[in-house]
Amino acid sequence: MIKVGIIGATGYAGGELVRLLLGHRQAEIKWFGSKSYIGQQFSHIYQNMFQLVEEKCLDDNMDELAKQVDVIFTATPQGLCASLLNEDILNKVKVIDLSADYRIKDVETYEQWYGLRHASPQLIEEAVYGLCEVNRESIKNARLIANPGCYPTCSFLSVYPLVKEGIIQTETLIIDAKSGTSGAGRGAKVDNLYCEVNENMKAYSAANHRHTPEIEEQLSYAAGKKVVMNFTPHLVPMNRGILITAYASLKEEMTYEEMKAVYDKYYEKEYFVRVLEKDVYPQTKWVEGSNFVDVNFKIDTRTNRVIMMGAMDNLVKGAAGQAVQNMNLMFGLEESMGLQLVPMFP
Ligand SMILES: NC(=O)C1=CN([C@@H]2O[C@H](COP(=O)(O)OP(=O)(O)OC[C@H]3O[C@@H](n4cnc5c(N)ncnc54)[C@H](OP(=O)(O)O)[C@@H]3O)[C@@H](O)[C@H]2O)C=CC1
Ligand SMILES: CC(=O)N[C@@H](CCC(=O)OP(=O)(O)O)C(=O)O
Repeated sequence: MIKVGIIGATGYAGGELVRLLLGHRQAEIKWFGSKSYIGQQFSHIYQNMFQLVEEKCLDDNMDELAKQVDVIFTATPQGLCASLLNEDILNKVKVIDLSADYRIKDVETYEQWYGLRHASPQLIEEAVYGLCEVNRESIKNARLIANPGCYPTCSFLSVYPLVKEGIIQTETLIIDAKSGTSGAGRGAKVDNLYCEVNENMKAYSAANHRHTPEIEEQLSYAAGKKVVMNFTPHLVPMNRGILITAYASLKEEMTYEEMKAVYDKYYEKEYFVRVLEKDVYPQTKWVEGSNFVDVNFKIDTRTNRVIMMGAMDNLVKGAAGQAVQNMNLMFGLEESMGLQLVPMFP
């Protein structure tokens, strides 16, 4: 049994980790970390866990936690994991950080986009970007995982095959993204009040969303050259789900069959990435509650552009599910253990 500690178990991403790990036959949660609910019973905060979780919430004492568990998940605000983590802890325990603290290799870029001073920049280099479909082998041996962001996971996987194969002109790439409100976390914010979100849709953080450098960095590795693109997220009145629609010009004309073969080359063997059939476009409902990312594309011969699409549950493949997928790889388990979740519908 893998002993697990979660710092930030009372947030949306942490709560989803609890849900998934309770159904994982090789994992046992030993520490339910919180800031505001220390000493309170976890199931009093999330009553859906009534009679499923008896434990009380604990603090974020990583030194103590490292003595008691095999792996720590941090599902906490930006900067917290970096401020708690050090070499001694990493010598005792594996860490999977769901925040952005170790995702961006260039510390100045992180500090500029996040407006934070990085408290443990010496650990950034060793952190492995936990996108399992791309970095599977490095994840297996990692001590520290930077679990990818929700928008970056869906954006990247939707466009990756065409970027990697040099099929699109990356300087023309535009990624339009839409997210449900759970992406913003459980903390009270006016922007996320019912009356602000319900029956409403809006773009936000155009040209300056903090996921831009993360997506660009990963696409640059794939392209083998610097990628700069536009990324515009939107908030939509749903609880869960991310939908990506991306546009780019093709370098050369291509048929549907040729492009499908490229997507299949990368994803045919990937259980969690489903390339949909011709003219079937991804929908958030078709992946809700699951670790799947559904992708597809449409060639617009009139404009010589391709439209790339993806749908994913932000709390599962975009956060907790991907984190568990990483844990499975790090501990030599079947990659899909505890993650064979059938999407819920309607
Ligand atoms: N929501 C999403 O879809 C995704 C989130 N993430 C990332 O996961 C992380 C958590 O996000 P999310 O769950 O949405 O956020 P929430 O605001 O819902 O949860 C934050 C969690 O962190 C805890 N926390 C806050 N400050 C401290 C502290 N000083 N010490 C210990 N615990 C603390 C909170 O405890 P308490 O409840 O007691 O206040 C809570 O459990 C973020 O880094 C986010 O970027 C990544 C991908 C997707
Ligand atoms: C809808 C919404 O507000 N989404 C959040 C992103 C989700 C998130 O938690 O960020 P990470 O994936 O980097 O951890 C935002 O735009 O800031």
